[in-house]
Amino acid sequence: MKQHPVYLKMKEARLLPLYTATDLTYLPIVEKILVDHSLPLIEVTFRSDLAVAAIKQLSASGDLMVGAGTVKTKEQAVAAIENGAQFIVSPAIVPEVVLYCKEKNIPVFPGVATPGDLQRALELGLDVVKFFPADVYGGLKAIKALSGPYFEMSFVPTGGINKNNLAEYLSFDKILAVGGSFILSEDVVKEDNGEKASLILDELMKIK
Ligand SMILES: O=C(O)C(=O)C[C@H](O)[C@H](O)COP(=O)(O)O
Repeated sequence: MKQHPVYLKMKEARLLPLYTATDLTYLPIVEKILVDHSLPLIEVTFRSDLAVAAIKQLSASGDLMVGAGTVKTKEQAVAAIENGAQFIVSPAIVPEVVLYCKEKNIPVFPGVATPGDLQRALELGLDVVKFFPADVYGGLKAIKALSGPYFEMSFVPTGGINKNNLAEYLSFDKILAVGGSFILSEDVVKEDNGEKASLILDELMKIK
């Protein structure tokens, strides 16, 4: 996995915007903001009925690397990949999702929080996992402790990451990128057609 283009792009970007679409009309603004900030990747969550349509729309130009998040079933993974998703993120280890993605050579980042989870991830042949919910499960301190025995793993923490703690997370070399809704959200884009969202990203790009 660590040579896969998705991994390399995440390593370069260091920020993984997590986006839930309830209105597709904002997607061109979202795409423009990301491209303008040289942050050409996004995780679209299955937290709304528009996830597949949003993945398809955001993938169309080829300018963004689009992934699917909150993937809890193989059916969701199949629909996401068929519509352009290049990586899959789950809140937990869902074996049928992991096995399907591996078969398709699509990077998959299941959520882990404990040594037991990491052991299962290792046995499934994974070397990059999401750490979720990062703040509740001990934050950077927990990731450092888990990295002792699970030294082969890289982590993408999400859940409670924000502009004040992201630099601390990113300072640890086992952290590939941090993810979260704080990077770009529909609620903020809606406020003024993306101006505020763009300013938030200006600031985050300086911190990371
Ligand atoms: O939906 C998923 O698949 C998840 O894994 C959960 C998200 O990563 C976190 O809920 C993001 O948390 P916030 O950035 O604090 O909003």
